[in-house]
Amino acid sequence: MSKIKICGMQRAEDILAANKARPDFVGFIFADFDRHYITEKQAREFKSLLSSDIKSVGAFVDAPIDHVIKLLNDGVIDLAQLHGNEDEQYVRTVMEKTHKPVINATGVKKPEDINKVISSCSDFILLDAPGGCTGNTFDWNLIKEIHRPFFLAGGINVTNIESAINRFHPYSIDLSTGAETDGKKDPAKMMELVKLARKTG
Ligand SMILES: O=C(O)c1ccccc1NCC(=O)[C@H](O)[C@H](O)COP(=O)(O)O
Repeated sequence: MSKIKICGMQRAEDILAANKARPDFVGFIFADFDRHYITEKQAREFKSLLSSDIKSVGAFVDAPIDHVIKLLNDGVIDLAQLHGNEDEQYVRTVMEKTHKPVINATGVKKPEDINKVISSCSDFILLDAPGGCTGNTFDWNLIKEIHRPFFLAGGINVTNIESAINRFHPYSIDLSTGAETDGKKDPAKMMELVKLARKTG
């Protein structure tokens, strides 16, 4: 069964909505240029509110590696999602110093973008539309056989989540914009998306 991650938690009420909808993962964005950015203090508060059976994923874009390692080792996040140009040495160091799972993300415009991460030493790879949290899908025809667990992201919403799961059987769906109304997480959409993922997976 494909899991589901809802990214971009920004308010305590988003966490309470997640606790009701019960996705497998929620995402905290630590990229300070982004509208979903949250501080370490907020992330600590959100983690304390989050049900223990929902894992928290920290998304980073070329962050200082010590910050990623600290958040993992302090238990603020359970997995790290690397969305920038982090190289294999960076990925390996995070894994060795934390023994926590790492997701290596790539924005997909051409086949080479997938090739870039396909043999990464990370635990998971994540295929997304370039940029992150754009609400746009990328060309799914670029996905050929992938023999490792992967997250599928980019413009997934209530209209296409079922076809995404049926066509690719990803380890997990990952979405953000599709669970929002007017730029804020929408509890009804979160609930509906999780239901669709469970029904389809
Ligand atoms: O979510 C962000 O704002 C973000 C910013 C910078 C890098 C990555 C970011 N998000 C990564 C995610 O995991 C999103 O869920 C993914 O990009 C899909 O977003 P969407 O197309 O809005 O569903």
